[in-house]
Amino acid sequence: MLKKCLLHLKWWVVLYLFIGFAIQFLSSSGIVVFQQILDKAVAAKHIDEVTGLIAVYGILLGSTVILNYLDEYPSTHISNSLTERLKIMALSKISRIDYQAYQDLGTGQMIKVIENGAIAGSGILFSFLLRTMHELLPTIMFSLVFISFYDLRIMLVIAGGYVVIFLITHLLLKYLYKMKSTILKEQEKLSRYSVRGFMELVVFRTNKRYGKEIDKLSQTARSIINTSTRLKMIHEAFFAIFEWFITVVKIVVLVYGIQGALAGDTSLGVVVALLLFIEKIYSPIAIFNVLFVDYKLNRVAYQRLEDFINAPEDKNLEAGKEVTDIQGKIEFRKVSFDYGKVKALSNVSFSIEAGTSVALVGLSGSGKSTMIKLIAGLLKKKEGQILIDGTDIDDLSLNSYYDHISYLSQDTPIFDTSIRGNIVFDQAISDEEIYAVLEKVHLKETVLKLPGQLDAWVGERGVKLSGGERQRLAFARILMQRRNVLILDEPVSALDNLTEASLMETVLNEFRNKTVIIIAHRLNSIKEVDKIIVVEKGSVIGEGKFDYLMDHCEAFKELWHKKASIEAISE
Ligand SMILES: Nc1ncnc2c1ncn2[C@@H]1O[C@H](COP(=O)(O)OP(=O)(O)OP(=O)(O)O)[C@@H](O)[C@H]1O
Repeated sequence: MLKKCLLHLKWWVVLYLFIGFAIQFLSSSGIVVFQQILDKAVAAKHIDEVTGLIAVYGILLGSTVILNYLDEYPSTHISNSLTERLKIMALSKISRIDYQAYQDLGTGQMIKVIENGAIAGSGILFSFLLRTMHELLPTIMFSLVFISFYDLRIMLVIAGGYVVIFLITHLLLKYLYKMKSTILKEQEKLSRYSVRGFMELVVFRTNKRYGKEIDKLSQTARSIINTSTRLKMIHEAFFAIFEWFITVVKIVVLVYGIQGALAGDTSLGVVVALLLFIEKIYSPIAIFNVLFVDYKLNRVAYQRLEDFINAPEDKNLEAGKEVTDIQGKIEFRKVSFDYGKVKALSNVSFSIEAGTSVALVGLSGSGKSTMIKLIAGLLKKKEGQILIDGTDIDDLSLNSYYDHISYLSQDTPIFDTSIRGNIVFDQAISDEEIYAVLEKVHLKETVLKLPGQLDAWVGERGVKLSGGERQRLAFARILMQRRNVLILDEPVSALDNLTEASLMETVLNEFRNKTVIIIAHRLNSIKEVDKIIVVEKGSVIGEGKFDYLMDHCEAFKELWHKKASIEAISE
């Protein structure tokens, strides 16, 4: 994935590295010219003898300043692009991910994994790999080469010292790594506590939980602060040791340099140049250590993003037979399905004729939604066959199938956009047509009163609407779509009985001669459907018209009486 990102930005990367090498070459050359100016100036009789060199020195410094400024362009572009690109890759993964794998992940965790992983991925590529190649490598390389021109032994001592420091860092990294992973876990805990505190205001306020929640948060925060401080101190100790080592080298160079200059073996300019090069080489080596440790720790967070990106995909979305038209005959043949160890359906067979309406009824947890999700192609059967107009659903391209079905899931599918966007997405459809549909779902008057009307924002998952308004808005979408197959998973649970009855009548009228599959807990609302399928513990135990089932299916009769008495109480 990181490779793909790099390839996508290859010309920016080339430019960035080129500028990095150019800056370091110019600035190292600047030190050499400076040394020559110093040495010539000592022996010179007139300033004219060094003005040429001073001009070159000025040009070198000036060019470095300009390049440093220009460098910001590719650097900002690359670092921002990497994080955003990784997030876009993650979203595009969601568009293909296997639905069951998606359910297993959980939204909160997924968002954290993507956010942390994108930042870590950008850290690995930009802050470590590219920055090392752009800044540190050329600085260390040019400094060592230029130092070796002056004195090979000093270059070897610094290079050797660095290798030792690097090895020690590497050994201690395991210890640091443990501390860092503790911090990460504690941070995740902190984030979990604070997110639930922000989201569950009603539960926590009415149960007076905020005091305890804040205590937990404070404890976790204290632990993070303590561990982070210890980690920082240990990490910084490496640099203190290295700085000591460099200081000793500088003193030795100064003592021997002055002695050499006095004896005429070297010049003061060379001593100054050496000290500048030693200073110049110190910071990139120190920075490299920080980046190396960060890189190692970033890999943990990035690996979690990579695992998410490698999660199984729904291969049927694109591959398979194109569905150009659909009649709407649906058949289950000995279908079984389980959620891991939870067996949800076993050996289920039934058929739904094209153009008929069917209701799935049964107690909570009996397997109705699982059947619906199998028909919608979200879940994949483990055994048996699901035929859509005679073709196995696994042989169909789901994206083309979705052009012909409308599906309302149990959790009303309203999303964070306007009323209009929730009904037509971004299709250009006239206000009159939208209002006509809103009238059918008894929502026109409500929308006309909203500030912004059709363009009123409904909030996350439609929080600015009542539960019933959300469900009616979702109905408006399916009425607008007018597809040949309509799948409704408990679409009316939040509606009062009168609205529910009127809405179901509208739907059954509008979708006459189309295939309609409904799950409804209030049995009153599905009395008029062509067929009722009774589900119990993952099996079909009866099917037929309402009156037939009341006479022949004991379980249905029982269900009807139980629900009727509950509905009577709730009315
Ligand atoms: N994602 C899941 N992971 C594990 N088990 C699940 C999952 N979804 C559903 N189940 C289990 O599968 C069984 C059937 O669930 P399903 O949602 O199909 O029932 P249902 O008849 O639609 O129930 P309800 O009327 O309450 O919506 C239940 O035992 C449920 O706990």
